[in-house]
Amino acid sequence: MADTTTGHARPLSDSDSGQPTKKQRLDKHDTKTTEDGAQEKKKQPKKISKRSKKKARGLEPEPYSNDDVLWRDIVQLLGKDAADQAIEEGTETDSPFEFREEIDLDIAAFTSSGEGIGIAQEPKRRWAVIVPFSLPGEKVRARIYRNQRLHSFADFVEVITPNPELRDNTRVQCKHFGACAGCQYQMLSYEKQLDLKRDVVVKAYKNFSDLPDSSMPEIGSTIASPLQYGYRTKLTPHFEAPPKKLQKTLTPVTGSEKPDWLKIGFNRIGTRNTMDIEECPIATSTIRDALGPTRENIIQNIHTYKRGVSLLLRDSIDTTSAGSDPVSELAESLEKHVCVKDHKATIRERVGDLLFEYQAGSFFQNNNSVLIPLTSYVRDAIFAPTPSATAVVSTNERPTHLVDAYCGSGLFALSLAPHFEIVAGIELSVDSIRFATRNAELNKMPAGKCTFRSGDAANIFDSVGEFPPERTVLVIDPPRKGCDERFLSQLLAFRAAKVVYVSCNVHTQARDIGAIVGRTAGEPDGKRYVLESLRGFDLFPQTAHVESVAVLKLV
Ligand SMILES: C[S@@+](CC[C@H](N)C(=O)[O-])C[C@H]1O[C@@H](n2cnc3c(N)ncnc32)[C@H](O)[C@@H]1O
Repeated sequence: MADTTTGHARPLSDSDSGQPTKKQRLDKHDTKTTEDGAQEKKKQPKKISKRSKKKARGLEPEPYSNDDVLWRDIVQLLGKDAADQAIEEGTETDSPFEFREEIDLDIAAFTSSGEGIGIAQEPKRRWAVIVPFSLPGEKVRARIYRNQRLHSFADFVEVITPNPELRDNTRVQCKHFGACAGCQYQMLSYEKQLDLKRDVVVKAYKNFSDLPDSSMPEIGSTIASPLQYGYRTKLTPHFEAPPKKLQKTLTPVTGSEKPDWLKIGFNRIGTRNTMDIEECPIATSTIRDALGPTRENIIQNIHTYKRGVSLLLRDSIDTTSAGSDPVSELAESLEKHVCVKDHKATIRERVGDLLFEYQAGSFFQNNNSVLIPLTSYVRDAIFAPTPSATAVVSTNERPTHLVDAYCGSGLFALSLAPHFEIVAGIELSVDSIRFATRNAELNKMPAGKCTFRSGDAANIFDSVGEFPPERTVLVIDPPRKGCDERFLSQLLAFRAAKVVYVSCNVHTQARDIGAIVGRTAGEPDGKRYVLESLRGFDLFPQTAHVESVAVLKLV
């Protein structure tokens, strides 16, 4: 796909020089560079008609979607009264800004996805503007590129007044930072990144759980990733096929000179355009070393591609170098790492004393360095003494049965298995279940102790009828959309003693936890789930993403 050279966020070092007139600025952004280098007139966005404004008024963001999360941030900043008034008057889509207009903006806060957000200096109405790579306390120049309901999105142009307490651009380790959509926080200290992630967890539960403050535990500080760079075990850069009009005439590229139209990398911030990425310092050294040769190979063979491709680069222990006993310390010291690109190949990863194998194209957590802190945290949350107890949980209360719903290739089931008598896992992916079963053998789990079945998570409750609920722990780690009603109602009927909910989307987690706590409040046996603890986990340093672990106890 051709990269537009106009208008989207640029590296922080690339500040504007001179002050073009508004006319010049608009002219500049009205053109885009085509594949053959010609300048072409760009379409102006359609003006929102009165009819679509009416429609837009009824158009609420999809609940718990990214748009919904952002909408709550906007309403919080503008004030509910101001938002309600604009909706009432029908002015919520009347942006004060033109497409590509440049404005100076004071940044007031962070959004939940890590951009700066400020209120435009507009006498007529309160209007929010969202600018990536800008920080609260800063004045920045920004260029509007999209107008939406009570807010606009703008490209970051430059910092006019920095916030030196937060910003230190010497921390930035990637030359693509400020343009690539991958990272948001490289200019911040790691402590600040962790604080921000805690704020996201707090806000998510406020906005989406419906739980009163009295039901909320103290939310601890976000647990850090041992590695803050060089941690990502998987990258998926993509590229487009040669443009149709060039396909017939393309000849093999000599050397490694890349045609201008070819971009191999990730999306440019705020767009669906691919930008060329030559380095990614958050990836492991194995993947970083493989990126250059992978790119060269594509460049030289690009004439053979008829379609765009999403590449896979995955860090794996080289199974040909591992010793015969895969779990011995000696084997670990002999391990070499390789970058695997075939989706069907088997990846091998070590988590403490355990080895996990899985298919390269299927799910596995992408930051190996944090997996011992994460699985240990879940273990400790399960076996923590109750607040009233003076000693550890007594033997006759100790959980004996573990259910791992959405188990993937068995990360939680097998890490926790030594502490339980029986373990059952369920997962939609047949391939992942095949590997979970194999991983139980690989790690010499006693025969029959761990069973895994493929299917919808809700089906697990059919096969654990023999598990005593009062001695059972349920670990849930669903995809971003969270749990569905069928799963939740069976969870509520089963009534496991503890539920540990690990989530890659704290907003849907907040909704589900709110539902579980709320719906057990009036149970006839008087028992209900309480939210015992809640804490963010940083699996993706330098980005705004946070995972979270919520622990429910039936009391
Ligand atoms: C966030 S991953 C967690 C996997 C595993 N717990 C781990 O940490 O490696 C979510 C998993 O849920 C699986 N999944 C998605 N929808 C499901 C469903 N309805 N029932 C069971 N598993 C599902 C996905 O295939 C994926 O492996």
